Amino acid sequence: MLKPDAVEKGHIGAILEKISASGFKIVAMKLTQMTKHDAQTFYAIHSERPFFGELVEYMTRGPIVAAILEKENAVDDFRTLIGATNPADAADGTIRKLFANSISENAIHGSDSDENAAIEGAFHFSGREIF
Ligand SMILES: Nc1ncnc2c1ncn2[C@@H]1O[C@H](COP(=O)(O)OP(=O)(O)OP(=O)(O)O)[C@@H](O)[C@H]1O
Repeated sequence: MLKPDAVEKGHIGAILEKISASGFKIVAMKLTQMTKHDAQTFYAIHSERPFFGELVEYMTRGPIVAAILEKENAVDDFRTLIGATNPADAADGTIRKLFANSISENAIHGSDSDENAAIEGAFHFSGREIF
């Protein structure tokens, strides 16, 4: 997902360019907005964390770009491409280093396992939207 801050700042094109240039194939993509229920469900693993309310507010405040990407070793390679959760710790050239401002508003999300990628893909897309 390209998160609301990245969309607000007009970074959709630049981020998708980096993703494509890094060898990822886009097999599904849409501009959409999460409801509070969507965000609470998507980030349920963080429901006890002190920043959960702030995270739900942030993720629902405007549109996001949801996408499913394909590549060999996609999960690890995408997490390398996006960089550390806190952009202050992200390596040079990573998407979060280039486009994120803070640990809470960090521009982009990547699934952390193949299993979660399948769950999160199904969260945003029906079968006929995946190519
Ligand atoms: N300490 C924090 N304060 C505020 N927001 C946070 C903090 N830690 C994480 N977040 C927010 O919650 C999201 C999920 O946290 P997580 O630890 O799963 O990071 P991540 O796996 O790098 O990010 P994501 O799951 O969005 O790809 C972060 O991307 C960020 O938006």
